[in-house]
Amino acid sequence: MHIGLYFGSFNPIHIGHLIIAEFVANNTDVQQVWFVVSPHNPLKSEASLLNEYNRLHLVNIAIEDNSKLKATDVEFKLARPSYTIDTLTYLQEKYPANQFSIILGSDSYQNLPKWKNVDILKRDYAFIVYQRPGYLVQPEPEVKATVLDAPLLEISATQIRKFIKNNTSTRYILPEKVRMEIEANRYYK
Ligand SMILES: Nc1ncnc2c1ncn2[C@@H]1O[C@H](COP(=O)(O)OP(=O)(O)OP(=O)(O)O)[C@@H](O)[C@H]1O
Ligand SMILES: O=C(O)c1ccc[n+]([C@@H]2O[C@H](COP(=O)([O-])O)[C@@H](O)[C@H]2O)c1
Repeated sequence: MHIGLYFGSFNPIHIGHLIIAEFVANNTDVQQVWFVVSPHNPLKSEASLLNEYNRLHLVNIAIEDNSKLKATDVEFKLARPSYTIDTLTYLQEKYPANQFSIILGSDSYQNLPKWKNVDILKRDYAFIVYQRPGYLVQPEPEVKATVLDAPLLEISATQIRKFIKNNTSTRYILPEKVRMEIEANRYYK
């Protein structure tokens, strides 16, 4: 099976992430998209991170009615911070019959030179890159990359956490069940 891996902190998952996952699942030969919840992104501070099990739960309730979307806690058991090459090596060994591609925004794609073992990643895996405003990418010819013009909601989890703190509405920005769960538990307050 061809799996698109969508890595992120998902702190919290929002409609912008879901639009991308659904678009990839329906407009590429990827059969399933797996949200890989990263306990700790190597390039981000840990300060405002909600516990990873709570973030995973929010992802699960966001996608529970969509059979093409899955969530995985694979990085919870691996060494931290979570380097994508290590996760992929583990997944490829665990699921040898699967083909894994990496789903990335063009902003993250431009950051790739900062990633661990990027040459091996580019040699062994395909990328699915969706354009984000201000970050036009033209992947090098030797990289296996599909560039998509997916619909976008330009919002970040950082902005959403600020909204929650300031009691600004997040209705229609967060899936309703996610919004209710965050509110009930007073996350990000
Ligand atoms: N609004 C959005 N639309 C599409 N992709 C997004 C959007 N926001 C983030 N992404 C991408 O989704 C992936 C996971 O995002 P992640 O949760 O780590 O970031 P974020 O929402 O920008 O969070 P933060 O603001 O906490 O840094 C990354 O590849 C990121 O580039
Ligand atoms: O492997 C790396 O060196 C590496 C460095 C930075 C980010 N990543 C992965 O990319 C994901 C998205 O990162 P970001 O910064 O675009 O939100 C993150 O959750 C990690 O899985 C991976």
